[in-house]
Amino acid sequence: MVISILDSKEDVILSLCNLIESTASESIEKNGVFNVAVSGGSLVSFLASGLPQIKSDFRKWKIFFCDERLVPVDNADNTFGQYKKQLVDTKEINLTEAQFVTAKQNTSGEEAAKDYEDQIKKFVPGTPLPQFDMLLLGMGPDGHTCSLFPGHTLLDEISKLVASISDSPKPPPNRITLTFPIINNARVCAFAICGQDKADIIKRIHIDEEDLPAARVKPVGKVYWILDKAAGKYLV
Ligand SMILES: O=C(O)[C@H](O)[C@@H](O)[C@H](O)[C@H](O)COP(=O)(O)O
Repeated sequence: MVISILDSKEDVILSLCNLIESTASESIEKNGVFNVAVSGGSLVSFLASGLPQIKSDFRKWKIFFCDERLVPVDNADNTFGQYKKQLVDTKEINLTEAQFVTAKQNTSGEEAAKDYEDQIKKFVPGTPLPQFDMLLLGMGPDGHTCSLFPGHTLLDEISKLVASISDSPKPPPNRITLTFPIINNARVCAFAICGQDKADIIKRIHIDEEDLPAARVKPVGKVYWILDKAAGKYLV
């Protein structure tokens, strides 16, 4: 585990995107592709501002979602819709919609989760489980990550790689999410966390060692916590 506490949000974005650049470069050199899964929330704007500054063959990226809200793509709550608006449509980097693996629309949560798991198994190599090159994660003030919330039964899901949730405490309620077996099979996991409102939960995880969902991200590879000093104030 590597924890970095940086002066500003801009420094967090720079550090995160430098890590993405190096991880993508290794993956593309080794396998010809970079299989990365992204989260929603503030990460979307972090990547929208940081990715145009890095050097990468974006055509070799295949982008999945750590979780996705089951609402129409044109709904502001849809994570793919936000990446399309902030990262694809701006044409600042050479990325197309087709490079995103999106959640099935107009179906049940269970069916969307099953379909997404099938897509991951189709595109992401690895035995016995698909292995993502990188997961880009956020964390809520309650310690959730992806759509894995404190106290939820999904925290103990071990057979499904993608599960549906219909009672997300963070709206909207209906989502699909990666589960810990596939999260913790990743080569690299990176959290980018900024702001005073995350300081308490960071302390609860890294000092008090509470068993919160984000604390359970312990991949076979490396995990990076990239914080600004507001979020990391209790760690310095
Ligand atoms: O789609 C989502 O809601 C995200 O995947 C979620 O897990 C997010 O990463 C956290 O809620 C942190 O969001 P913020 O960074 O916006 O606080």
